[in-house]
Amino acid sequence: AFVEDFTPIPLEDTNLFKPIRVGDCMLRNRIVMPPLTRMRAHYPGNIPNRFWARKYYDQRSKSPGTMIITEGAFISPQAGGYDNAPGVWSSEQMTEWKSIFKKVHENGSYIWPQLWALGRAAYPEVLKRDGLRFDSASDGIYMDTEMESKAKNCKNLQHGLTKVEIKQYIKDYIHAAKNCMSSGADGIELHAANGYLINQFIDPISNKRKDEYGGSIENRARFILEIVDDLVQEVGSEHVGIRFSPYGTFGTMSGGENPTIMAQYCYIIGKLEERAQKGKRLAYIHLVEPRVTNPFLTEGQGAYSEGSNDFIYSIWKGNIIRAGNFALHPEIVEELVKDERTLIAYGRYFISNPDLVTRVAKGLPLNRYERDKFYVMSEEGYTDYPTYTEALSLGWS
Ligand SMILES: COC(=O)/C=C(\C#N)c1ccc(F)cc1
Repeated sequence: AFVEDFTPIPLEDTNLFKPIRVGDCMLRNRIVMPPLTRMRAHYPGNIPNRFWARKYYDQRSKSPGTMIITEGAFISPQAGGYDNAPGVWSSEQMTEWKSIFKKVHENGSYIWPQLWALGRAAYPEVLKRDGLRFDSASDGIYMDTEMESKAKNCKNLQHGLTKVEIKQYIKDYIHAAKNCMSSGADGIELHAANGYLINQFIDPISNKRKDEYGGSIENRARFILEIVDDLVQEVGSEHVGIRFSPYGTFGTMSGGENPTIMAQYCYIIGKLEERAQKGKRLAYIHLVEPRVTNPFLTEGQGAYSEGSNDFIYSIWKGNIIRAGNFALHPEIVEELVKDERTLIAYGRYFISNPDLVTRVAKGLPLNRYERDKFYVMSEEGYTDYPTYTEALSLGWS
């Protein structure tokens, strides 16, 4: 069925359909498919789904010159902790990713894997089963009481990383990025959002460290900036993007209620712009909008209305991807893309509309999504959403 009480607006005559260069990619539109976890990877091995994943990414990359960021992919077993999310550390995983990347390129589109490390959002019992630690920035500051009791029951207490372990994570990010680039990816996105490991170092709510990785704005930025510097050294700044959710509360992050949290993001983004002005400009900075503080909430719920990401434009002078319930707000998109370096990510409605690019261009009705099929091991709710013409022939209205 189509989304009701929603008036689409054709955006094909706006900047949204003006070409833009991101890294080495000549995009023909500024619509981006953002990282969308779908929990369909094979266990064991965290291998992208051999039967469905290539079809899923093929369907969503048909409009040539479109940028796709993959679902989050673990950089190593220690960075994981969800059995049905994929990784990018092993040759079996990269075999599947190579066929996905090849298909997206055949469609004339581009694909950027998102490098993911869970930290305290992982399932401690899953890590325990595999002889792995339950990591975060600090000991014992659990995401919630449920996670705390799970960690205690399985005797895998949350562990604040040592400096040696921090260096190992940085090596794992490099290994993962090299795997992706040598497998044909167009670049990689560093996941620093949504309450996962890097976010756990950035946010004072989860980082109570007493060493040089905690205790001040500069120190909490150290981990992400060390990863960025080593990644840029290894794969080139034009092949690195980064995602932040400054207002996010998902994973028990501070969000906008903490009056000093924007100072933290100003500092990090300022240091990225300093690097950019010395010739190491990242391909883009990707931001989750305050309209979405928790991706599990339905559109309109949980928005933080007291702030915006606009301040970032006065610091960062490169490309900015903005994500957060834009499909239902074409009038806002029309305004935002008047800025020449803005791209718009459409998440949940790219799940349910394989031909989203065409629908946004023409102002066509959108397929509703089925949230209860977002994270299940089924082809239903993954590759079976119809294009607009297919929907009409199915009698959808
Ligand atoms: C991959 O990047 C993410 O931020 C992933 C999630 C979020 N938010 C996510 C979504 C659904 C799940 F079941 C687990 C994580």
